[in-house]
Amino acid sequence: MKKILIFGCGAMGGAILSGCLAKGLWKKEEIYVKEHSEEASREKASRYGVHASMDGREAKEADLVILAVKPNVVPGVLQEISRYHPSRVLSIAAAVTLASLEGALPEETEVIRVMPNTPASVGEGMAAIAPGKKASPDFIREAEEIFSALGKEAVVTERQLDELGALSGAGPGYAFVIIDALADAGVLIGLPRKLAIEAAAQTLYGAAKMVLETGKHPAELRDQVTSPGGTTIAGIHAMERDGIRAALMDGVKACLEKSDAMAGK
Ligand SMILES: NC(=O)C1=CN([C@@H]2O[C@H](COP(=O)(O)OP(=O)(O)OC[C@H]3O[C@@H](n4cnc5c(N)ncnc54)[C@H](OP(=O)(O)O)[C@@H]3O)[C@@H](O)[C@H]2O)C=CC1
Ligand SMILES: O=C(O)[C@@H]1CCC=N1
Repeated sequence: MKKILIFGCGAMGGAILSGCLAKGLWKKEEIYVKEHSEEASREKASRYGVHASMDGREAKEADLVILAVKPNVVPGVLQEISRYHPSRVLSIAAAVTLASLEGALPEETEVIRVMPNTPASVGEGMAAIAPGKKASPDFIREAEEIFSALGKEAVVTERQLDELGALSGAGPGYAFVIIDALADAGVLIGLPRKLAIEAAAQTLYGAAKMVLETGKHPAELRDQVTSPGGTTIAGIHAMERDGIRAALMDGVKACLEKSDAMAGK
């Protein structure tokens, strides 16, 4: 039987855990969760029906240790687990570099960084995987197996992982703002809130599915909606005038700049 120890079972750690359990990739009895206190570990363990780790000692025999705590908590956790010489560590912490993870862990520990996103909890995640210097092909395969079960994944360079962090890692945040704003627009023009939210979400979901399934450029698909002199182009014109593209580009760039600053770059 495998043994997997997860440090931090919050928004993202919980999304990975629930996604892997739902897909049948992991069995509940294989999983240990460790939070900042024994009480919190017990509470999270009972919420997901898995084991609670009291002091992280499972890191010694665990096949995999997942770090899903906030970036500022990572150094303390690395110190906690180093003494157990974990064989494989997978960190999802933003802006915590492979060099700093490898530098704080024993020589023989294999390390991989992953930048997932919360839609992993519903099997529609996007994850970037950047292997460390000592990550074996088998560990990379294992990471790909986990994150392909939770949506899409790509093995990339560490720089691309940071860049994807600003696009797809933080992306659900942008998408929820857009859905909320579209729903507000619906309410503004007279629709009931519930119907407006459903219509906004389903429309973005359907449009995203068309991009992925047809392989067509989004501009070509947009052209299919914009009749000459029609209503959609009038809407797009107003949005372009208000800087919708520049706002999204500035947002992604600001996110990467923040991540670089956090990493001391
Ligand atoms: N949320 C997201 O969309 C994404 C997050 N990430 C990365 O995932 C990591 C976790 O983020 P997120 O899930 O949002 O954060 P959360 O705060 O939701 O989850 C972190 C969890 O870790 C717990 N915790 C705090 N201190 C310790 C400790 N010393 N040992 C063990 N557990 C501890 C927290 O408990 P408590 O709340 O009680 O402090 C909480 O349950 C971050 O590094 C982030 O960069 C990456 C991609 C996407
Ligand atoms: O906001 C954050 O720092 C994390 C990283 C990517 C998504 N959430």
